Amino acid sequence: MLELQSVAQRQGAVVPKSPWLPTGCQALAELAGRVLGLDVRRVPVRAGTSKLVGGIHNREVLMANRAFQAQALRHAQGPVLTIGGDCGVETVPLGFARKRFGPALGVLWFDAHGDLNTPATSPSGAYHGMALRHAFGEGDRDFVLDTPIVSRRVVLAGARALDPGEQAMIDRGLVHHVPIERDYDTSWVLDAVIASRAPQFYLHVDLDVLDPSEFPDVTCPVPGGLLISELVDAIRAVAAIRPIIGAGITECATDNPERLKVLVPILRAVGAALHAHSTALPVQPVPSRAHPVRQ
Ligand SMILES: NC(=[NH2+])NCCC[C@H](N)C(=O)O
Repeated sequence: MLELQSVAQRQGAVVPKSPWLPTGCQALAELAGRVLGLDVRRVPVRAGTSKLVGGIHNREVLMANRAFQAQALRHAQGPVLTIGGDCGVETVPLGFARKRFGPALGVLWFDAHGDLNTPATSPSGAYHGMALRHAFGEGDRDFVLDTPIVSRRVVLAGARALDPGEQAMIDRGLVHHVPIERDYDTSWVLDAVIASRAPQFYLHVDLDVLDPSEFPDVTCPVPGGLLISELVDAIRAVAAIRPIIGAGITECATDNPERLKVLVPILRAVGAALHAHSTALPVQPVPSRAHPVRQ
């Protein structure tokens, strides 16, 4: 059974719009609950801030939030849709998915940013810009996954604001980066998904992958993004060939219902992908090799 968890964390983002993330998270989670017919499980998060330690702002608060997330995920029976909050909420669910599905697990990361910094390369000390890198087991030892994601299984889609340290890792082949092509069609992302040879995927949608002309209400908007219809088409196309076993939607910085309404097609597409998985597979964990690859 698909489960919806909200993680209203803002301390992984340190920009003027960060204070909007908690209410944006709750509003988006409630909308997702209505659209998908699910109850929202509100994962507790700490409210305040804490010092910059070891190159990470609010490190102590983020550690506490990670423990709350781990506790909530331990009880989940099937796929989980995590609604953030900042992108920092993704490392823990990625770890659960990686443990359950094994080293072949793929990750499809839709984001204007790479989230590939370590505390040493981050220009800001904001953990949301480090969330994916820590899933590779690199960075702060209290945040890294002990069972890391395998690098050639990761597709980064739509990134267009990369820091020098992130670009260096992409150039070294840490992830398969597919930039946005203007004469868009879904083969854009499908080719990379197929090339990764991953039998199933965790799907990450940072809403800043969208063009600000369609959805500007994110903490770090970047021009030149995807149209909502393009993102929806890409999600559907991937879900048609590979099971989506878990997902996260992050960085929503508005609780205005009129502005959130445009995201309904994305919620439907992500929900449909996860529902298809939760009904196609048994509830109990099974070894990754036993999962069918839908071609
Ligand atoms: N998921 C995000 N919004 N990431 C923003 C990261 C911005 C910048 N690359 C940093 O590390 O500070």
